[in-house]
Amino acid sequence: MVSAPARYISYMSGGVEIRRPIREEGQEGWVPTFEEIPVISFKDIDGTLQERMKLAGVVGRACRDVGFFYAKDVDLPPTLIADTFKVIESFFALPEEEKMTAHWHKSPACRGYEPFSESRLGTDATKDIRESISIGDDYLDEEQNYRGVIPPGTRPQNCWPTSFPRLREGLYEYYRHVYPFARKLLRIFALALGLSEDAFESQHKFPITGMRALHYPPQEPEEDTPGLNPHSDFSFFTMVCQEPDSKPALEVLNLNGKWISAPPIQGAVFTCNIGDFLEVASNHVFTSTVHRVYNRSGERRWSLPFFFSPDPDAVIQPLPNFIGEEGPKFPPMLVGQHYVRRVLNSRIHHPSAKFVRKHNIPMEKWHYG
Ligand SMILES: O=C(O)CCC(=O)C(=O)O
Ligand SMILES: [Fe+2]
Repeated sequence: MVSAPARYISYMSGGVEIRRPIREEGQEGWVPTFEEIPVISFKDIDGTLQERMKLAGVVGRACRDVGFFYAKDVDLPPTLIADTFKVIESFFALPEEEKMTAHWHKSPACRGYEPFSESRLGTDATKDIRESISIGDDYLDEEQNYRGVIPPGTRPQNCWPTSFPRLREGLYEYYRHVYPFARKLLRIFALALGLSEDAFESQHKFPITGMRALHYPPQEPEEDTPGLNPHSDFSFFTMVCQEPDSKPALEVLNLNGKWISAPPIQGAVFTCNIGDFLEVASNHVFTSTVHRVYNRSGERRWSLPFFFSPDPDAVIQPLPNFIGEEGPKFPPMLVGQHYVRRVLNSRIHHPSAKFVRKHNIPMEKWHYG
């Protein structure tokens, strides 16, 4: 037996720093774990209950063993992805002052354009090497008010560039097709956990959604700072669309502390992963797996994660079905509050973050919206 590992990987999860040992095969504590990301066909997502149960079985295995899977055979218009990335690339190619018209400090929810070096998701003082523009649930955007109901107290959240309407059109075209798929996936996750198909519906009436278009310029191979620091997602689940022709950059941490590459795969439109809220609801039956981005390909990279989280006022806690003798592994979480903590703690220069610091407002009093 080789001696205990000397190296560790650290990352943020649920607002706390986690350290994980890196173990080589043969070392004490080494466990069998995944070495690749499963690829799953979703051709039967609208099939019979029997077909959906079968699909859920495959999805469940991936969520238990890996926390990540590729979704292929997703029914989307043929040019949707190419058109969406054309718009995203054109947005990031705009002069800085035009992008800054959508600056994220203007949005109470930290939505909008985040220039290079203004955010950090990790544990150290280094800056992430990327720029991004985020939008999310905002029922005041007419494109999202498809139910004709605006939840009481809703304030505008999104922040659009003033001189590039194509971004809004393009992202909403994407949202219009991807949101319904996310809702179907929510039902598959319920089946995969042996619950009734609608088990999660009541906590996702007005889900917190987020789309973040990301641009990672190439980084030097010897550059230590990742494009996106190791993290788990504070979502129920996430569907990342990696630009189809882009080079490998996304990496997923396995149980032995080894980074497994998750490159874009032909025909698999989404790289999906479980987020913290679903990990909690399943009492860690499903794993919210840590991942990071290192763009050492020498080429620019664009990606578009779609985050799907429960209603801000939902309380997520381990469901009775999954509480064994060990009891619940997590305390209950008020979704909006957890979400705001994760967002503001990693965006210390946002006016809302400065405000709560200046006025010493305790985290218990921070709220979503
Ligand atoms: O860019 C990617 O492929 C992943 C992005 C991601 O993990 C995130 O934004 O949470
Ligand atoms: Fe992520």
